[in-house]
Amino acid sequence: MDRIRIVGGAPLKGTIPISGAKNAALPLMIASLLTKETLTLHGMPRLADVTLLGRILGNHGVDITIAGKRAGQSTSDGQTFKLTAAEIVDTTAPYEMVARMRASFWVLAPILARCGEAKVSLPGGCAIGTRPVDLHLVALEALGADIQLDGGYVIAKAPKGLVGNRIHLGKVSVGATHNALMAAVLARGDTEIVNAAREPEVGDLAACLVEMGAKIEGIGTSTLQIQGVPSLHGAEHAVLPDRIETGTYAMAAAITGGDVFLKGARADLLQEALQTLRTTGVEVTEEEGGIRIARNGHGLDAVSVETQPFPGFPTDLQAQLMALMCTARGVSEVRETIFENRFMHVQELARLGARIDLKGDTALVHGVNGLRGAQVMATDLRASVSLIIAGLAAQGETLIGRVYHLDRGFDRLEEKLRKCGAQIDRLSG
Ligand SMILES: CC(=O)N[C@H]1[C@@H](OP(=O)(O)OP(=O)(O)OC[C@H]2O[C@@H](n3ccc(=O)[nH]c3=O)[C@H](O)[C@@H]2O)O[C@H](CO)[C@@H](O)[C@@H]1O
Ligand SMILES: C=C(OP(=O)(O)O)C(=O)O
Repeated sequence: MDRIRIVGGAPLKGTIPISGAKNAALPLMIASLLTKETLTLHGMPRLADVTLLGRILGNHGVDITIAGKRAGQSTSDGQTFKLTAAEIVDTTAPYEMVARMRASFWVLAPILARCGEAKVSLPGGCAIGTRPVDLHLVALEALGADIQLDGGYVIAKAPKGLVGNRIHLGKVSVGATHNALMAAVLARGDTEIVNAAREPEVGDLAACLVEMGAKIEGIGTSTLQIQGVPSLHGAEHAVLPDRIETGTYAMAAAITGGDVFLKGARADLLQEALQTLRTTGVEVTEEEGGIRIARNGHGLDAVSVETQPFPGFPTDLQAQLMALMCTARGVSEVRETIFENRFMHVQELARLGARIDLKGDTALVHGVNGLRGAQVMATDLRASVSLIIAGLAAQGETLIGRVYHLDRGFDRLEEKLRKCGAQIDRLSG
């Protein structure tokens, strides 16, 4: 199994291109199931999750071609995918595939909407909590689907088609909003989704659906109004830049006392996280075409943060912020309100010399003077990258195991960091 080796201490300096967002790219790929015509997606990130979802969609009959690099393009421009679901040949998404990736569960709504039936295994994904799917099912039932659970599969049927209705989501859920939206666009009549997730990736999916002919009002708000249409058509759409990758490299630049330009990053997608960084004493400047992060000689101050749905501080940046706070002056309080088991990085950061006390959903991070390299293990996607951040600042060598978690969500991570002066490489085997 591959490991990553970092020799810490070098301040990151240079430019890091921000890739297309994993959490937008995945639902956008799934949206291709809603039409017979071709959906073209630009700026697709090179990620293991994208490859795996491509295989899953292939099983359902989606034909995917990936355009080669055009003259003048570099690898940082992302890839162009053309997805065509002329015919859905299989309405079942098997356990072996869906258990490996949370987002693959979202094929449920489009297959049901287009074929009148779907059988999808209960999902897997990062082990960060129990992650039920009750809200997804309530949403589809509200649109008239008959839902049964059997042998670990959700079996959904709507032989006469889905019918628009009011869907009230009891809790803010990104995935349930994706599923509800993809079902509603092809339902007969009007649907209102109340308490919809406002995450930018939901907005990106909605914008793409509109480009495909869907009628959606209220994009970016917590109430989405959808007027169902009989069919959707092909479209061309560019994936949103990854706000979690942006925040991650911002924290990496900050912990090393570096100066980095995050090219293509959009500050409006992560204002709360950028404000938190400013509170710690990091210089954050919105510039033409990206964001500059610098910490030239200034120490880091402790902060208190609580994760919240967008526009609050994202749970997907909680582990990275905790890594940054390990060397801040004072005690930081980090409260996780979205997932009940998203503190797996705490014991690994401790191996690097961090002092963190866990009390229920809150971690108290007591800043230390410095971290020291050690052997650590990645446990989930964002926890893994928090160890990279800590390793970049730690004295000596850090060896990170189980890096396949990182490959799910970070496009060419070592290359991007190495170009900014980090000593980082991958040890195979
Ligand atoms: C691929 C993708 O985009 N993943 C993101 C997505 O995950 P995902 O869509 O799985 O997360 P949700 O927004 O659905 O989860 C939010 C909370 O709602 C709960 N819940 C969710 C559904 C449900 O039916 N019942 C229920 O109780 C969850 O357990 C969790 O406590 O949003 C999360 C919250 O921003 C991010 O951390 C993940 O990176
Ligand atoms: C939790 C994440 O992914 P998933 O929902 O696919 O497990 C994530 O992207 O941080």
